[in-house]
Amino acid sequence: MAMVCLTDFEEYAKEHLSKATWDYYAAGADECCTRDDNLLAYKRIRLRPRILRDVSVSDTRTTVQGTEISFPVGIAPTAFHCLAWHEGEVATARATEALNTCYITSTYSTCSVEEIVAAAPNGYRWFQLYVYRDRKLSEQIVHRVEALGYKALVLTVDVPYTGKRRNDIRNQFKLPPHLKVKNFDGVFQQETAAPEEYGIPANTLDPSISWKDVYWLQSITRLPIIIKGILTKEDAELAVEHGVQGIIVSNHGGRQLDGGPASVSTPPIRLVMESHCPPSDATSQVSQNEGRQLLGRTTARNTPNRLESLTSPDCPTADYRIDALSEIVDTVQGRIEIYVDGGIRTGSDVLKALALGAKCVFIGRPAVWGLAYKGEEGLREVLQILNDEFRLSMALSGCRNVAEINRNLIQCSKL
Ligand SMILES: Cc1cc2nc3c(=O)[nH]c(=O)nc-3n(C[C@H](O)[C@H](O)[C@H](O)COP(=O)(O)O)c2cc1C
Ligand SMILES: CCCCCCC(=O)C(=O)O
Repeated sequence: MAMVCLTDFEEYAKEHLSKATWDYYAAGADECCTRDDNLLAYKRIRLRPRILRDVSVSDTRTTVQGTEISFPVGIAPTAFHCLAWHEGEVATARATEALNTCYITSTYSTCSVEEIVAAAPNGYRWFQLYVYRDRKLSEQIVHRVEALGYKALVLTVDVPYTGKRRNDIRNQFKLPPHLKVKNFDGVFQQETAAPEEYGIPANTLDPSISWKDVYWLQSITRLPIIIKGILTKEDAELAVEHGVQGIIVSNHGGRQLDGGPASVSTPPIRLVMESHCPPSDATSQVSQNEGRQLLGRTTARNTPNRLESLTSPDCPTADYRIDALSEIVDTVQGRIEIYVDGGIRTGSDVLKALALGAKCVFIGRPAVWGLAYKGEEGLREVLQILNDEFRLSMALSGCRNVAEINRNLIQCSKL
């Protein structure tokens, strides 16, 4: 079967994984509004391609935290890769090493960090960390990954409690007995009397974590700290003030707070009829007006209609590009690097995220679909397809390298 796009891998995974595993990977919280909006959000964005710019050579390389990677797509931390493929995270590590990109290993990996590093010694990796009630446990794993050559810590902050994922509850999903959270082998497993989530004692994560834990983390490590799960400018500003080195704008693939924003999205807009214009004219009036505003050329034109943003009053209604990512990029103003995950499925999604100001994007579910297809080889294919699509989208929009990607490429369209 020829795999042409990431959706082909999704279909394969759905067909071949057990229902409980598929449901776990696919899950969103509650009614999955945010999960689904992550994808729709990219589809709403339209690009403004430039032409006649000699795109015979295009360079997809970029840097993250000062290290060069071959293209701006890394692997977001996802748990339990052995459910998708028997070699689990070892296969993930080999594929990302081969494609020279960044792999964020989940705390809940089913191979140990030592196995992962041994399998792909030259790979570029960050480690995703949850803060445990028992800080010693967190401290030990931080020192382990530091010694193993992990290059950054990704502190996930959107899971004080696990989101309510309905199918996981219906399926009573838990890690099968032959698989373990290998990094904590014998630690989590000892506490079997505690109530469990996914076969892991549910009370291990600390819901009381706060900004002071960022200082605590800084006191035990010299690695750069990247906060994953920020969605507002207020928290982005706090992150900068607390001296972290990066932010991943993320809603955890829509698995936590349902109803939170898509990580990249256009705010809902409504048409406000201000005077005599007949309703049949409304749509075209709106799109003309919208186009003008996006191009930054809005003047006091005597238009009978206007668009009203339904976002909070401090989000300027005149700029329809405001979304979680842009809000944060605008606030941070280049002081630290901003990354994004959630809903990236094509190379043009990558281009859109970069145009909105992300330095790099990360993919979650598509990575496990690739593993489910053919392990290391399957994930290499997923990454290669995204790389090829991104290169093509760059060329078709007139960008020869990532430095040429900017907000002028973005136009918004209504649903
Ligand atoms: C099956 C699954 C497991 C995940 N496990 C983790 C995890 O262990 N740690 C974490 O920080 N995020 C975890 N996430 C969230 C991802 O890092 C990422 O935010 C999300 O998957 C991005 O959306 P996408 O799947 O649409 O690409 C998980 C997501 C999925 C789908
Ligand atoms: C007990 C918490 C398990 C979390 C598993 C990994 C994760 O973040 C997910 O979204 O799933």
